[in-house]
Amino acid sequence: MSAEHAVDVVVLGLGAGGEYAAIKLARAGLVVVGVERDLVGGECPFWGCTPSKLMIRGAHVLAEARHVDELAGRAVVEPDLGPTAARIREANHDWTDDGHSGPLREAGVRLVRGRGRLDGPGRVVVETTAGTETYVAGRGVVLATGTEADAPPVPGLAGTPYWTNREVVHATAAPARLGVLGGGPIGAELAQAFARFGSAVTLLEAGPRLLGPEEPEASAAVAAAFAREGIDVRTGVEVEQVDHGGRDGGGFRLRLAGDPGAEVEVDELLVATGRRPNLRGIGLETVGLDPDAGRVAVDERLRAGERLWAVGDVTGEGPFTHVAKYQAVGVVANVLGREVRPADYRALTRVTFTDPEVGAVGLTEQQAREAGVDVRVGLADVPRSSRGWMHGPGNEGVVKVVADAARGVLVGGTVAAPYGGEVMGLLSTAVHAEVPVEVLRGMHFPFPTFQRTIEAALKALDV
Ligand SMILES: Cc1cc2nc3c(=O)[nH]c(=O)nc-3n(C[C@H](O)[C@H](O)[C@H](O)COP(=O)(O)OP(=O)(O)OC[C@H]3O[C@@H](n4cnc5c(N)ncnc54)[C@H](O)[C@@H]3O)c2cc1C
Ligand SMILES: NC(=O)c1ccc[n+]([C@@H]2O[C@H](COP(=O)([O-])OP(=O)(O)OC[C@H]3O[C@@H](n4cnc5c(N)ncnc54)[C@H](O)[C@@H]3O)[C@@H](O)[C@H]2O)c1
Repeated sequence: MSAEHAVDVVVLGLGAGGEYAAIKLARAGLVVVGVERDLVGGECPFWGCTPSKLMIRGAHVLAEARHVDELAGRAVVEPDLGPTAARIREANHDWTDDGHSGPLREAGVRLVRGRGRLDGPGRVVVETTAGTETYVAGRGVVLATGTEADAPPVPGLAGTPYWTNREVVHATAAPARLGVLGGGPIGAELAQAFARFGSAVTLLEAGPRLLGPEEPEASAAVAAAFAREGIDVRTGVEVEQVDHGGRDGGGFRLRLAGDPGAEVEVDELLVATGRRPNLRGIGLETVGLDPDAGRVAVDERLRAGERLWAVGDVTGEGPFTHVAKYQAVGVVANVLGREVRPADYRALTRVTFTDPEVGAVGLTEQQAREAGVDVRVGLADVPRSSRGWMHGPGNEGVVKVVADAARGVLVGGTVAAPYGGEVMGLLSTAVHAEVPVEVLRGMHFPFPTFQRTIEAALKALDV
């Protein structure tokens, strides 16, 4: 049996949520052990948000340069992923985590590298290269093990060298032909980025539209931009077989269901069909939780059980870095017994960094109807606004606000527009603070900003 170490808190998984919680708890004077099997910092800085947004930044510059001929003279655009690949490598120090593990240790966290699992309330067993270590946490365990890419069971796919978000961020050149399986945030963001870097992109989505959970009007605006940029988007498709000709033998062949089934040939294939939580084999059953539940349910104090808290993607409350950090703030306060507002997801924000950017807060129209809200919606097209017209090419977009007529407040809103994620901030405040629609309508909306499309959507609202 391994020796047992008594500590105050064990943080299992050091991604966006766990890293923050471990540092803050250690700085507050607690004895904290942080357990990480891979890179401290997790998915976001190394294989997620940061590299994808660096690609999108380069791609955006290319798209703007391509408008020069229409708007401002002549420009010859020769895309090269090289400088962006170098920025990604620089940002994450060649996929090493000193920039994260250093501050963690400085804060006083004891970093244990290995695979951890729960072993009853407050107990964590870690398999390290030096053997098995057991930690007994007096205050409790913070579970923050995140998610990993989940590939669908398409015949043939498993044996091929397809990319997930882990491989795509290492690309140093855009493939001539890229296939993208899945039209959620990862698939849509990276499909457009690679298309702008010169790849001929075919995106295959099983559902009826891109960005399925978002407002259909926003999906339509993104689809229009993708069509204009030459991205081949096919929705409602089922891939029934994938073959790969070997590295020298000419890429992937995807057979689509149908009569006769179409075939798509590409050089690289990015699979972005969703993620599965890292909950397998981590001992949930030892703390009375269902190991097959697919998420760890938490209450408004982020409590998941006896001496157990959970934060981040594993909670299923919103698979975003800002949600993991929001929850980590709550966990720190709760572990330390400090006053903190209960976790509140009414005004949850999310941004898909396509162009147009899709910024959204709170409920969509469909979610509001399902929740029994007395729904009214207001819509306004970005190209018909002054700023949208002035913007010219690349002005696809729409603003949609969702109101609860009974209370006279917004319960959701979406801005699909250039800088949509930033413009949406105004709606985020409105939903979060439940500002009456009448008060919003009386605001000053500066001319000629994209914000004025929000004013137009509010005017269109029958509240
Ligand atoms: C391509 C991509 C782009 C994204 N873009 C955005 C974006 O723009 N904005 C946004 O808000 N979100 C974005 N996300 C989502 C964001 O990355 C996640 O929501 C966030 O990383 C969740 O943080 P977390 O702490 O829950 O988990 P993670 O970051 O997944 O960290 C969990 C950690 O736990 C470790 N771990 C797992 N099991 C064990 C174990 N048994 N023992 C020890 N360690 C373990 C893992 O190695 C990992 O380091 C993106 C994700 C991807 C994949
Ligand atoms: N900007 C951001 O905040 C950002 C960016 C990227 C990812 N993320 C988060 O990371 C998570 C993972 O993103 P994701 O895009 O991989 O997952 P997702 O679950 O959001 O989307 C997956 C898409 O793949 C489709 N799909 C599933 N099986 C398929 C199949 N066999 N063939 C074709 N299509 C199929 C689904 O219908 C869905 O549209 C999301 O929850 C997302 O919110 C956030």
